[in-house]
Amino acid sequence: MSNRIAFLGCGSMNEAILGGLLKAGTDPGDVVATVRRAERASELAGRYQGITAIAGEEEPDNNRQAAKGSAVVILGVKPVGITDLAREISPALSPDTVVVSVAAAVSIAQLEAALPAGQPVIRTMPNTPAKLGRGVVSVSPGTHCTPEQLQLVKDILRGAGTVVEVPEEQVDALSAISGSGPAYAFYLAEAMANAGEELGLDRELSLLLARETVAGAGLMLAEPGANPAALRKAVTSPNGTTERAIATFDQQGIPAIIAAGAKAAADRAAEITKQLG
Ligand SMILES: NC(=O)C1=CN([C@@H]2O[C@H](COP(=O)(O)OP(=O)(O)OC[C@H]3O[C@@H](n4cnc5c(N)ncnc54)[C@H](OP(=O)(O)O)[C@@H]3O)[C@@H](O)[C@H]2O)C=CC1
Ligand SMILES: O=C(O)[C@@H]1CCC=N1
Repeated sequence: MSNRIAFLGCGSMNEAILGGLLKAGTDPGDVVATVRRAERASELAGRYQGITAIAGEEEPDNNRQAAKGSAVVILGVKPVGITDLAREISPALSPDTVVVSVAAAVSIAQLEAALPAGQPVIRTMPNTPAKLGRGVVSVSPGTHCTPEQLQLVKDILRGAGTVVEVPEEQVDALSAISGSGPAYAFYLAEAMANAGEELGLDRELSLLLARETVAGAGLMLAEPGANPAALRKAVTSPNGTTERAIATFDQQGIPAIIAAGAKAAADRAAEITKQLG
């Protein structure tokens, strides 16, 4: 079996994983990516020298070509297209090719039903900081995935960040925290930039302050043993300014609002799973 990894559907998420793996030392010659548009394929080939990127509008057989002979294929299209893609590549898969899906809401059972009987499957839930090797990626093995195949994929995905193994029943909850979570952090940065403007700062300065502050705080959280509550307390002088801000957030129900948002994300995943049948 080759070392080849095929990224089938290489948009925001699969590109982030691809970027993280290359940064961690994966040989670009072992990477093939497929997309629909030729323009997107050229963009990827230009950005990641040495990979192969194949556009469906130029080579309609691109997904099967990429899947053939790959040790691992990572399905990265939208949830609604995942099982069609799985069926499309089925004739090109060897029995020990591990099929990894990054899709929200597509169950292992749905994936396995679309693939040849006995095909090893791993359902994952990554997030976009994978691009910097700072993502979180969950793995949940399917029925036919051996411990060695799971280990192989975990070793590969470690290039994208922290790998956690979870039972499939927990994926929707995990996705509501780490899968969608980068968007929540960016949303906070957007809100902070707007708040600075309302306080009279000019737009550019306020955006710079918000970006660097959220990024700097993120780096502190990334230190071993970091505790968010302790880090917050270290900024909050008794009877000072931060204390007033946090009290206002609490009074306005921000923690409950965040919990409600996360629950809505998890509920939406369950809803999509049902819709996909
Ligand atoms: N974005 C995120 O933060 C996260 C996303 N996910 C999951 O990742 C998956 C992809 O999402 P995302 O990356 O945001 O979506 P994007 O729309 O950014 O990427 C989808 C990519 O798939 C390509 N594509 C579509 N159909 C085909 C096909 N039949 N054959 C080959 N390529 C195809 C598109 O090509 P083209 O560009 O040419 O149109 C595009 O590059 C989803 O299932 C989502 O649930 C999971 C965790 C986080
Ligand atoms: O928004 C979505 O559906 C995907 C899954 C998690 C992050 N993005």
